[in-house]
Amino acid sequence: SLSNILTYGDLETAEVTSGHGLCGWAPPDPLNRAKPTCSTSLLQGFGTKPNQWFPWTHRPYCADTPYCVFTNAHFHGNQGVSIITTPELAASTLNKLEETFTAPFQQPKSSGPLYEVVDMPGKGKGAVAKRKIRRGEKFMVDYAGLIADTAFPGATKLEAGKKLLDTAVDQLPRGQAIRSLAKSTNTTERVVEDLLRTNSFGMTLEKRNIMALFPEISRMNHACSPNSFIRFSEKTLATAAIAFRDIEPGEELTISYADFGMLRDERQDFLHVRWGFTCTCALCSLSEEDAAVSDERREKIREVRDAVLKHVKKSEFNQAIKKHKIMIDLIVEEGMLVPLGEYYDILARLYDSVGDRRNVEKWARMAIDDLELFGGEEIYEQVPELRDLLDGI
Ligand SMILES: C[S@@+](CC[C@H](N)C(=O)[O-])C[C@H]1O[C@@H](n2cnc3c(N)ncnc32)[C@H](O)[C@@H]1O
Repeated sequence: SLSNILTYGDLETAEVTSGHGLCGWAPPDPLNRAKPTCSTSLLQGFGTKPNQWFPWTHRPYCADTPYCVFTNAHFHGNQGVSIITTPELAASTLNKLEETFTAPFQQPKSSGPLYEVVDMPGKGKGAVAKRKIRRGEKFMVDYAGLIADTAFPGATKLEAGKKLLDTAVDQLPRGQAIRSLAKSTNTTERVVEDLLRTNSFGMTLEKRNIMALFPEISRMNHACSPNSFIRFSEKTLATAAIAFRDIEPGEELTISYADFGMLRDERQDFLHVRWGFTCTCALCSLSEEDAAVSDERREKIREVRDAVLKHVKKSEFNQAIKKHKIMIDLIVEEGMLVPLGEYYDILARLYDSVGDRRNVEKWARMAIDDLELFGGEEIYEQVPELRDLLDGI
């Protein structure tokens, strides 16, 4: 529906919701009946035999907290994944992940990585292009090694939290490689905790907020006007990095850690508090005057976005269309490198609401073309819906 679409991607964050308590590790039922509901006590017990905790390869470990570590060491060609979450949420997530865990592993066909990890003065390490990468090209695919409920650190005592984190990493075949992501300057005992704070990205899984660590993707540094973006797939637990524009050999590959649309001070505060560094990227280094122009434009984008939402709520679609077009122009002017297809998509649906078929066709086609360039249906769920919209004209 329109209200769903009008969340404008990264501008809004999903709410944390609780799971529905399905017992995900019941054996497959040939009659496909609903899976039994597990009582919490049963979930806490987990049994002692491996088949009682299948598809996890280790007995879930909870350190007397409401959170437990769930590890599947065979995930993605024995690279493994550990998930720290509540048993109820793990069970509901399993429906989606069972397929991922049982799918045969296929070695990706590629002529080697398109990038290399090198030292980046002032930023630790970073990834640079080894050859020209074209706009829309997917140059990195990486699978989550460690996933943790964002709520977990605040809801467990420090010692227990540390035990959960250490277990999560130690149970992974590539645990050592993951630990080595921690900065060499890091001498505190809380290596894994710091590792998660400074290397993980916020994602949503089953509508709840998670922190996910991707060993390769984690090497990409931040820029406020980046040349690439990342997309997480809940189905495969993989994150792909895609180029917003053509990238030359030797150029650093960057993504934005901050939400799209933040003003300069907000970005800098966020990067400082959440990630612990002072941003000196090109956009943050603009003169006061130029920075003010950029901030003003970004404020205007927010205003227009709010106006579009208000108009849609009141079913004033013609006004919403007018404002939405202004917003697209401002986004282009500000050089915000978003796949515009997402905005053309909304425009097509707004035109659909007023029955303007010619414009539905125009904008749906433009949306599909743009989204196809940036990964198509694999990345953008709305592509099939857009095709249906076109077919229905
Ligand atoms: C996800 S990691 C990126 C890879 C990291 N540079 C490394 O050596 O593994 C995030 C950390 O990299 C550093 N970093 C990323 N972008 C930066 C930037 N624009 N300026 C300075 N440091 C940055 C910060 O220390 C941050 O906490």
